[in-house]
Amino acid sequence: MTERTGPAVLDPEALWPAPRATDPVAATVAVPGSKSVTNRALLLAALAAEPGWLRRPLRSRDTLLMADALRALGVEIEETVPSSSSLGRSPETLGEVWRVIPAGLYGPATVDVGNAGTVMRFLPPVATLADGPIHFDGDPRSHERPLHGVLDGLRTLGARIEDEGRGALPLTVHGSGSLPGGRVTVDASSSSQFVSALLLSGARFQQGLEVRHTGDTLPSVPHIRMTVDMLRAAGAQVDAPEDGGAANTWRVTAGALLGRDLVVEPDLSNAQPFLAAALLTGGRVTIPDWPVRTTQPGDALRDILTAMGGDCVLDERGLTCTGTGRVRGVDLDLSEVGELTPGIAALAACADSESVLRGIGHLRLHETDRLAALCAEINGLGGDVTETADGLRIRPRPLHGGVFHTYDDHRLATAGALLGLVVDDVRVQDIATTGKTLPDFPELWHGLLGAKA
Ligand SMILES: O=C(O)C1=C[C@@H](OP(=O)(O)O)[C@@H](O)[C@H](O)C1
Ligand SMILES: C=C(OP(=O)(O)O)C(=O)O
Repeated sequence: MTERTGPAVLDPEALWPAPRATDPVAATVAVPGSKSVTNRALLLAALAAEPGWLRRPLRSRDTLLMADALRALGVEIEETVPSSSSLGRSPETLGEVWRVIPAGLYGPATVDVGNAGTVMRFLPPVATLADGPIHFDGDPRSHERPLHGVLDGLRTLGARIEDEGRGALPLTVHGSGSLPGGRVTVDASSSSQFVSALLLSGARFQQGLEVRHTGDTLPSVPHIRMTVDMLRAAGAQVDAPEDGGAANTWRVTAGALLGRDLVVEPDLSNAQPFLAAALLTGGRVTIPDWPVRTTQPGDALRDILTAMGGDCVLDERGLTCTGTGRVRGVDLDLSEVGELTPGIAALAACADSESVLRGIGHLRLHETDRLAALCAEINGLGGDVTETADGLRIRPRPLHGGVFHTYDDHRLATAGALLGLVVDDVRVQDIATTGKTLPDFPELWHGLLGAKA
């Protein structure tokens, strides 16, 4: 068994010369595990009545923050890589295994949420179940990201939370070891994570939970389905709107959760830049282990990349996307798959016609204001991108080199790398910010370009 450490901290001002593709790419890229699945699995395992296992979890800033936070509350998490000799296969094939041993949750403790939406939103409900005060803080951006739905919801359900009226971080949850639970309404139009956060801990509330979303729009619905799916797999009884329940209403019955032995799927949203590279360069990229059935929103890439002129085939090898080098402009509602926007915007900037991306106003409150950042950075390379009320209008223009700033946003960084494939002299500032969900990105990207058919 080998202990592993987290990613190194690098210079945020450093400029990374994005490699230019001289030939069509032709590669198979094994993408690490899903951030959203890993962090839900860690949390559910920590709340279970027995130990559980995560196989091939994502090791990245967001997931290490989640693991460290749960450890701070008393949960034991053992990180191991199986030895190749005992199993006759390479550790790379088998991946890492994390064993989660639940324990009584207690404070005082301090949780660093970084800029991870899944940590800042999913953990305050867990903290209400701890005995003692749990203080939450994170990166400066975490103070600006909306949290009110979770905090107001928890207060209605019986929690005591001190946030000096900010409705945001930093804050302290005064856990009393249990929460009454019951019914609550939440406006989750700024983040689906409000609903997921309450549901994930809901089975451990004394009366369970009923949460009803009251806002006009609800982004990232597949991520709520992922929450429901994973809760059910952990033995929870959940009623959801898509199963004939009331609109915008979810119910979790109080009860114990089972420990699971779960293999984490590859992160399909992190597969996006590699697949998009096939479209841009007229090449071919295969992502192995693409799940046949999944709640990950990234599965929509099959349709999106097809609409943009690619050919996508899902078979026993995984998902293979082939491009012609010509990208088609699109008019798309991305509300269900908002996290794919930066990569789609980069593709659209190189398309043969205008694109309109809709339903993504909530991206102004993501890692950075993604709509403003994409306009500034693509336009800085000679592009023509404008913000609309709920998205972006992208008119393709000949692009030139320059610095692509990333604003501590992993998906801005991968969007810059994509443009660098077809534009000379693009330098991506702080490529290390990809460590939020994909610390190996620079190596994988160079591997993509160096691979032989
Ligand atoms: O629940 C999740 O794992 C996520 C939900 C989405 O958040 P929003 O609903 O805030 O967009 C998504 O963008 C984020 O990357 C991950
Ligand atoms: C929006 C994202 O992350 P978070 O979980 O921090 O909200 C994202 O990964 O694109």
